[in-house]
Amino acid sequence: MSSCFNGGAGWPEPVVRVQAVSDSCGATIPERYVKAPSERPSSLGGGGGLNNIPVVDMSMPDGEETARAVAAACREWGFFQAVNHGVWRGFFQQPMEVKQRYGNSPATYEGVNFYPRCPQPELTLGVASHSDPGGMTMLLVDDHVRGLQVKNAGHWITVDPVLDAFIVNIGDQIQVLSNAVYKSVEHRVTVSAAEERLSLAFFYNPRSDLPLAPMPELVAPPARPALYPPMTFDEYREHIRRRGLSGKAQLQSQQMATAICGAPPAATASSSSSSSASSLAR
Ligand SMILES: O=C(O)CCC(=O)C(=O)O
Ligand SMILES: [Fe+2]
Repeated sequence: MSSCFNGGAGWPEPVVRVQAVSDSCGATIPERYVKAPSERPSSLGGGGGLNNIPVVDMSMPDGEETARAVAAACREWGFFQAVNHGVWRGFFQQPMEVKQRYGNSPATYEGVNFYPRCPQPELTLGVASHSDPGGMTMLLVDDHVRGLQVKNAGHWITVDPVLDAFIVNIGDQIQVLSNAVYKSVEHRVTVSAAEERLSLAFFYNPRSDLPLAPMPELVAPPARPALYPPMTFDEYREHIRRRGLSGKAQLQSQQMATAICGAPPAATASSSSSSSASSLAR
């Protein structure tokens, strides 16, 4: 039975991916993929009237207005959909050596997520709740299959993908750099009995050997103390990796917080119970 699954604690994410549920699995999914009731897709649904993350038009003539919209989205949601971004046009106009440099950059990591149809989507998740550990993620998703859910004010909001948009989200390292002004927000992926889904993720990560800490201009004690100690991305990933290899990756949540800082954060801005930079809060 378990041979229909190859989902494991996939690196680089401290998440469990259920991405190889083949149709041959029959009508039920293996026990180990059945989530606790509180983690199932139906939990915490139906946010107060909100039904999508912000959409930001990157082609607005007033660059300041665009910057304000992006900043507000990063503060309030940690997520936005960028439309009219011109990324491909700009990219393909670059000289070949620039394009190659992008492609070979160690700072980018590309991941393809495939979510097959699942016979019992209400019991499991394609990707368990997590925040992205790196700097920033850009996602390209199938615009007619939903699945990505973002936590906002304690509710799971299902993202309604806009055609040709990039879904952009803040990772833990930008939360650290911004001293938690910008949020690395929990998200997860549901699966469907009717449709398979594909997404392409580009992870933009910082250099892994330089200590990252809140930017000095965003630290002003006592009102705004530095919320995170300096830590390299390598060190940060090591904490996550060690936790993952303990075979409890699916129980990441509070345990991850404990693994990183010794105790669950007493009071963080979000109601997050998952791995995130908030777990580094002093
Ligand atoms: O497939 C998606 O929409 C999101 C995947 C994701 O969260 C990730 O790869 O980190
Ligand atoms: Fe993610």
